[in-house]
Amino acid sequence: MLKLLSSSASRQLYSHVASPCLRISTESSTTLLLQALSSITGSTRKNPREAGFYQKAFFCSDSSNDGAGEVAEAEGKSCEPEADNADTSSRSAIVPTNPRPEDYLTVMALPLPHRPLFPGFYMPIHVKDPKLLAALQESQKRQAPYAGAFLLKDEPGIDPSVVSGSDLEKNIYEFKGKELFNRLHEVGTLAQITSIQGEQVVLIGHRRLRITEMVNEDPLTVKVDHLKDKPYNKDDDVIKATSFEVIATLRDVLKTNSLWRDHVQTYTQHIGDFNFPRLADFGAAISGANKLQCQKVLEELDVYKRLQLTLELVKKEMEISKIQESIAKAIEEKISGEQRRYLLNEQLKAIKKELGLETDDKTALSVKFRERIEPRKEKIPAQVLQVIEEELTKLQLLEASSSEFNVTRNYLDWLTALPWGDYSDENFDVVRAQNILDEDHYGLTDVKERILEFIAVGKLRGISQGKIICLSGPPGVGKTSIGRSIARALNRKFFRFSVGGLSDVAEIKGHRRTYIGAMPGKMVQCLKNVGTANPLVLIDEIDKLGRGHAGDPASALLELLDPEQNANFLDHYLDVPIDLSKVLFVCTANVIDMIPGPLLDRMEVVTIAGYITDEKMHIARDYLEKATRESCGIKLEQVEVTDAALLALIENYCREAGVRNLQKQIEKIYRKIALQFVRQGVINESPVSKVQVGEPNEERAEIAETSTASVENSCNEKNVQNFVEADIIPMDQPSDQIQGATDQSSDSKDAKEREKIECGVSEAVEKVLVDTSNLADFVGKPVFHAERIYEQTPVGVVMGLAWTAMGGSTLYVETTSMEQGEGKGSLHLTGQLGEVMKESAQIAHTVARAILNEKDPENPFFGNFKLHLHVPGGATPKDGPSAGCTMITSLLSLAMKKPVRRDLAMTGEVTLTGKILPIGGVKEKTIAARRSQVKTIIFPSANKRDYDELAPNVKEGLQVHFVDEYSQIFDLSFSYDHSDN
Ligand SMILES: Nc1ncnc2c1ncn2[C@@H]1O[C@H](COP(=O)(O)OP(=O)(O)OP(=O)(O)O)[C@@H](O)[C@H]1O
Repeated sequence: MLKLLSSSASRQLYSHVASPCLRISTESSTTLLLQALSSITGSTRKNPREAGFYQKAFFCSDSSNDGAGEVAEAEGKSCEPEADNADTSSRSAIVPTNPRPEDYLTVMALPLPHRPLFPGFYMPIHVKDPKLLAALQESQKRQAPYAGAFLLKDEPGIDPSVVSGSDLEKNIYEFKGKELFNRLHEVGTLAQITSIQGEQVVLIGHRRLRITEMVNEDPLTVKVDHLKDKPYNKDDDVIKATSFEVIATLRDVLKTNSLWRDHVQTYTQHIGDFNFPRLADFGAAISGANKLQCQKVLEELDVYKRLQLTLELVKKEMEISKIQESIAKAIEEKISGEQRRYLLNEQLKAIKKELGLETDDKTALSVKFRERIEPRKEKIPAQVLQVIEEELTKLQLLEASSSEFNVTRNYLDWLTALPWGDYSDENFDVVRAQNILDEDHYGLTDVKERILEFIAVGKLRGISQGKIICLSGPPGVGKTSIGRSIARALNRKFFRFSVGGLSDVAEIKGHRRTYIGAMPGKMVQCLKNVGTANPLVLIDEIDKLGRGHAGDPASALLELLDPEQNANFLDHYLDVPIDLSKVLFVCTANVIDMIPGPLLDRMEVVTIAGYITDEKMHIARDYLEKATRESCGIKLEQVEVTDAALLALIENYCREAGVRNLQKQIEKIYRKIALQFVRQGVINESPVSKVQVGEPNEERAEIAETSTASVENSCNEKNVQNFVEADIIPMDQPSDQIQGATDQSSDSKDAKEREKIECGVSEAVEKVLVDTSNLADFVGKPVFHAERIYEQTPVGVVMGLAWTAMGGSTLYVETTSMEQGEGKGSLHLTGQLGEVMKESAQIAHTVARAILNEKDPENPFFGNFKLHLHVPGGATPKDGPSAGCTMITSLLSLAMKKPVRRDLAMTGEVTLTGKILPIGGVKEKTIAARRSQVKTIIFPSANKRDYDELAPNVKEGLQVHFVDEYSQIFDLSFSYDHSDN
């Protein structure tokens, strides 16, 4: 067969080459078509037909009817059935040993699930039926490798679009015999079996067939007719035009669809020339049309109609291709947008750099850091300078996007931002300092004195350093604010940080640079913040320093504060020594006992005990009220808080040692007044504003007078004075003077008035008087329950004095008997007493028994009575030995059924032998006693010195007794004139 094919092919080839006329005759429409498509695919073959003939002979076989038609066409003949016959007859001169394709009139029927097979196209199919597969192999062996390929009809009632391709393939071999026969489309293709590998059978379409009848059921074998295209005139303009339109459309689609380009390439290489029918088949086969549309093209034997059908399909393809292109373009644009941006940015950077407008990141940073250190290069320690230089070099070598680069940049940022050797000029003017301290704080003489001493030493030495001042005292006594004043007095920058609850050493000493997000410690942050190397640093709440889980913060603070060590303070992050010796540290604490020993040891403690009522009055009047008034935008003339009201506020609302609560209450009063003014302003606004703007002066004065009078009337009832701003219309000025006054200042005041009216605040406002009668309207009912719960202490009750972190306070010791019986004497304790206080109560019981024995031997009270001793304020834990003398007195009072002296309070630890030992917090206790209207206080003799040091105003009006033995207390408590009590 091959031999025959070759000879036939070569014969045809040579005939073409040899005969020039024949070559001229190749200028047919077929050649034009081929050239058009070849130009689309970019084929470089000069004469594709030459190669095409070899391949045509090989692939499509010279026995093809279509092939014959092509040859006929190529030779300029009309494609008539006769031509086919002529060709057949010409070939019949060679006697074939194997049957030619047109001889196959009975073929095995292969069902195609997806698409029909077009002549000239390959199609691999999977044959799952073993019997059919065996029959195909057998026919291949018998050198008769042909079968009929027919498209399978859709199952009636089932939407083909919802059946998946694999399902279709699976079902296809379930049909057998008649059933399969009925499901096949009548028109199919004679297919050459080119290879069988496993289940895969590769078919090449040859010519159209039509089934006529079924011959065998399994494998399905059918009789077929070979179909020929209807004769057509190849010079027909309409056919030509249609085919050119098909080609033009294909060309457009091919431009965008690379898959199609491959198809055309393969087709032109392997199948050869195009003619009109082939062009139609080709277009339909490569289009994405559905199987029925393709089958329609296959069934169409009228070439013109077939071309039309194909044109429809490729046009549709064209539309799809356009949509596909736009989708692809949109997605591409989206993706490339980012890239473009990046590219443009890079270009911009490069251009800027080229023009010298901008240096790259690294250079810019280096320049920035160098500029920072340049002015103080001499002041920066050599070691630090060296580190900076090393890091700057490192920065240049690092990749800008690396994490190491960022670490180095941050490090340099900190290192160069510190105020190396920059000091604020310290002021050692003692008088000025005194003025500033007095300006900010009332009283606190000890503290101020200590600070002035410190400044004086600094003046003499030329430098103030080396001391850590610790201000201790209850909350709200001004520890923090005095720290701020000291900074102002010394002209140092102020920085405050609280170490309350601080448990991480890294907060003080910084993190090592190796950690992600590492930061320097508070001290380095402080220096960067204040910008000078000699600030005043206030370390707040040092007594509440946390107990560290990662290192001991107290030790880290020690390194920070200790004048011996802090000249070379090493922060973990900076890793270069920093000189903190010029920093003045001031610490604050509520209870100094809680400060770690080594730290306390380095501090100079200045105690602020709290304020007595008198001091609070001054603070409230001269400082708190003033500050609050300003912060609320109220003028001095607009409000009057009477002394009585202030006193009531202090005594009934704010009895704690500090003044923070007092400040809050004053703020409350002023806020309420501010609201009242604004409301009033809104009400008065319209009439007043009308009068004030643009009215003649006389009229204005008149109206102002009238408004004054009317307000006055209403105010008499409300205990609120009417007030008109003095600079506009003084209240006490006679009406005839008003004219002159207003004339003089009319111009400047007009502007002022307008401004006020614009702000919505009326000129005429009422002066608010805050008195004891209306105090509750501003601050509510007193929330403070008096410490003094007995006007006159009953039998068994004595007032003691205690010290707490909140300041001093009075406390009662109460004793009562529960049960009586021979030898039943015992003591039951309540009131959340600590161990020391419980022991103290036991001691008191013993001492009281001894004293009673001595004073009244017949009295068996302590032996026979079961006693209950209680210290009220049961919710507050109490401890300490200083209530010893109070407990004894309470027990004896009950035993003797005699109340103690009126307005007496006492404090002191007692030994078993009745000796009185000293106690702490004399000032706080004295202040607390005064708050509770105590007249007589008993202190241990050892505390006399402390008491004598107290300011006279604290001691004022108090009768104080200092005792060594309990017997003295006994006399003071019980030997009094009954008429006095
Ligand atoms: N002697 C005083 N003269 C004027 N104002 C004072 C005086 N004592 C305290 N103050 C004011 O009281 C307010 C509270 O003071 P500050 O905050 O300093 O108290 P503190 O002792 O630091 O309290 P804490 O222990 O709770 O921190 C501040 O507004 C302060 O100005």
